[in-house]
Amino acid sequence: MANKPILQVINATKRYAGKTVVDRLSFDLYKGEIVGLLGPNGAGKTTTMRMIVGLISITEGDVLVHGHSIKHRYVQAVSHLGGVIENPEFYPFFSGYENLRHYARMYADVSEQRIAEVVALIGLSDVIHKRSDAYSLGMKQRLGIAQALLHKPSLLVLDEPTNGLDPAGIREMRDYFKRIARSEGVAILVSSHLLSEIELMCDRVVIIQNGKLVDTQTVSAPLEDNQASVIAFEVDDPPKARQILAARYPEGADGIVAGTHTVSLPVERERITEILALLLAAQLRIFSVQPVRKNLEDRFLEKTGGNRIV
Ligand SMILES: Nc1ncnc2c1ncn2[C@@H]1O[C@H](COP(=O)(O)OP(=O)(O)OP(=O)(O)O)[C@@H](O)[C@H]1O
Repeated sequence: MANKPILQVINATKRYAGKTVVDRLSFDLYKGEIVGLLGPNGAGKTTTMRMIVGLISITEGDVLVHGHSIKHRYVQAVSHLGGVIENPEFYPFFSGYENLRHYARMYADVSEQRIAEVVALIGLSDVIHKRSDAYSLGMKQRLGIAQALLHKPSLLVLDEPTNGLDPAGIREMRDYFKRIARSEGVAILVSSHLLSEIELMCDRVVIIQNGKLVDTQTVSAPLEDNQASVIAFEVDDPPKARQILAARYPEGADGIVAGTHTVSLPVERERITEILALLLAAQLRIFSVQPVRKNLEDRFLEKTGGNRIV
């Protein structure tokens, strides 16, 4: 991406009493991107987020928000970010609106119109004048995000925002993130232990373990393995297709798998045409050819050596 990153984490390191919990961690976020911060329990996700939003000091390295160092230009850096790190707390006897109004006083220029804008954006218009202690967990999470968006930050940092939500609530939250990223151009960093959610919600994922970066990758991009990718050929007779391919490639026969609708095998791109020709010559009908993407969980377990997230 050619534009300047909104967030730059540069060799960020956090030590507590000599114990390194975040270790020279570096990654960037760009405008409108939703990036997942993924890692097993104790990997250092919350500590990383706390450093990014300026809640704790950085032992070594730095974090730049909109080019401002959180260490040296704290006020400027913080003015460009919004975060929900712990469960958001509200005045229970105030309505959602009154809570937002109260919080808005912290800033010089949050208009009534801006409050209405964030309320609509996060889908709270119908309940905004109800007392906040009557809100569901999902509504409270959304009110927290609305609050974090009031001053039009360029970066939103959310620690486990889908925690405790039911599947419908999680799906809703995901749609709101996409709306926020699209309509406000905000870069969103979100941590979660729900791998499948990160996969659906994020454009990219930063995987950490023991405070170190183990991988960063685009969720939608095909895997960049050095080995051949696994390609699935959808055919009318997978067992027959398997037989033909195994006869032609006996050395790789073990890797050729016949499913209900497909035959799949690891194959280099240049050889796909050759396989198609073989299948066609055997009078098989071919309906589609697709790379088999490993899901994020497979990739995560591969990268972290089998540590499950929860
Ligand atoms: N204030 C602190 N003092 C000492 N150690 C700490 C402190 N805060 C965090 N740690 C340690 O740092 C490591 C990373 O913790 P952190 O909460 O950042 O991980 P996490 O990836 O968010 O984990 P989880 O998914 O369990 O919330 C843990 O070993 C934790 O015990």
